[in-house]
Amino acid sequence: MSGLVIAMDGPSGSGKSSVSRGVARALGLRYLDTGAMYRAMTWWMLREGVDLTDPAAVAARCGEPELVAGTDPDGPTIHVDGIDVAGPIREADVTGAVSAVAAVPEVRARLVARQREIIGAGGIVVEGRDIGSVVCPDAPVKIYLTASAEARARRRSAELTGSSVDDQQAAMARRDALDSTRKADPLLMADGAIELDTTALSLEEVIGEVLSLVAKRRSSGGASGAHEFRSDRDHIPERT
Ligand SMILES: Nc1ncnc2c1ncn2[C@@H]1O[C@H](COP(=O)(O)OP(=O)(O)OP(=O)(O)O)[C@@H](O)[C@H]1O
Ligand SMILES: Nc1ccn([C@H]2C[C@H](O)[C@@H](COP(=O)(O)O)O2)c(=O)n1
Repeated sequence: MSGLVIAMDGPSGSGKSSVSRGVARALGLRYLDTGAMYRAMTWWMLREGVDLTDPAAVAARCGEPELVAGTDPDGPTIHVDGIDVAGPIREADVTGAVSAVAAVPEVRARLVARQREIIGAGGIVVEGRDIGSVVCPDAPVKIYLTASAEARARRRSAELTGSSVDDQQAAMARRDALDSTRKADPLLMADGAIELDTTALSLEEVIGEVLSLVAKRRSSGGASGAHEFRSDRDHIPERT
């Protein structure tokens, strides 16, 4: 299946998941949450009692869990060794530990290989931290989503009961610092990416911006080449 790849990167809480799912739905594309894969790996490491302060211990075990990520934007799923971990991977213990696991090169090598298998010939919106720079550097559409630290914390805090904006902002700043300064595939804006600051935009407005960007690329022929516009879903017309 050949098709479009849209790479969506950005810091925590910038709206990658919500925007990617909305764009995938609108264009009839699949959706891959690579952060969920790093979280699932972390969930497994915690369950196994692996010492996460020891990168060699993490590296030695990271080939063991079987991760399966579903790509339906209406209901993305994530399983580890057949266990549905969609809920547990959002808990505070995993969120607090995931950056350490994601910094281990062997973990990244395994998950990037798996992500590329899932992406296959395309027809997908992929979100994470290194999609435009490492996982799919030839993606024809690369977006780098940002929003002010305060806006991101406010949005996240509205989603979670009992979490203050200040606490969220501090936790996000810590995670972003770890994700941006690690040696292996740090969070950065990829070459050719378009930065979209969503601080003053609603979710619907951001989705609209991305869709018009994709349409512009499409009409200018910028999405041709390795990844053509063809969806794996029936209702999207192929490019003529
Ligand atoms: N433009 C927007 N305006 C208002 N709220 C938004 C906007 N974009 C996203 N949100 C809300 O902000 C919260 C965080 O968004 P989302 O989970 O999509 O971010 P993310 O970048 O995927 O985060 P993470 O990297 O932590 O997984 C969600 O509650 C989402 O509904
Ligand atoms: N491509 C990716 C995706 C995610 N990570 C790391 C960095 C995050 O702190 C963590 C969880 O991601 P989230 O669910 O918050 O999007 O996973 C990464 O290193 N590379």
